[in-house]
Amino acid sequence: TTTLAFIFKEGVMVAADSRASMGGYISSQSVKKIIEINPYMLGTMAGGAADCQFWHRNLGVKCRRHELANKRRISVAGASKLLANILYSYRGMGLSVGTMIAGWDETGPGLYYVDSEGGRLKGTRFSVGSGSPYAYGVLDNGYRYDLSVEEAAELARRAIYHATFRDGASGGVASVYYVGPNGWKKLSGDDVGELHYSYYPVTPTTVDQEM
Ligand SMILES: C#CCCCC(=O)N[C@@H](Cc1ccccc1)C(=O)N[C@@H](CC(C)C)B(O)O
Repeated sequence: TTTLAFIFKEGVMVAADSRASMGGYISSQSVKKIIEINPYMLGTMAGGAADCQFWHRNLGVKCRRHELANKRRISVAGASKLLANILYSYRGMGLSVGTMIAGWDETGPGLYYVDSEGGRLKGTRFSVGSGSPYAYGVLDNGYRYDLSVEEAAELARRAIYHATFRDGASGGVASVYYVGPNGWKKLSGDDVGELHYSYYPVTPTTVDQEM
């Protein structure tokens, strides 16, 4: 898996691939790794497929209960704390979850990294999953706080693409979501095979040089 998210002038950009694997076997090319917790908050999934799906659904229920009890949406900090605490309570029992909680609340754009070892970090730029070293290479090189939404989406897309090119556990479709003051919006979902040819158009000379 390769997932990433970063805060910039216009809000938060979130992106992920869609591959599930079991050793060298590719068990799925169509996993939704970006979870829509509520219209203003997204969660990303990396690690154990079942663990991520189960605990993100559990988080969604907890967030909805919070809204009903408090008549207001839960903050990004609050949602990430709920997830971190429940994962910590299962520490040492073999869960494998590496996730980011991204959203827009009263404090503006928010981004947290949370994992099943009990880690919880507030930050402005993360990449999580087996392809994250490759994604960081592209992301850290292209990141600027004052990117436009289009430039930020393209940076996120490229970072996922290059990670799927080099990481065998990443692939399928590169999905990109933007979270702004009015909530999240899915910007794109491109098969990385097609993205490849948009970055490396085939020309007569390419044919000779293509590996
Ligand atoms: C048994 C088994 C594994 C079932 C599928 C399964 O969870 N694959 C995992 C990799 C993994 C993890 C832990 C034990 C083995 C295999 C996987 O593809 N994770 C991706 C994200 C999830 C949300 C799809 B990514 O992190 O690569």
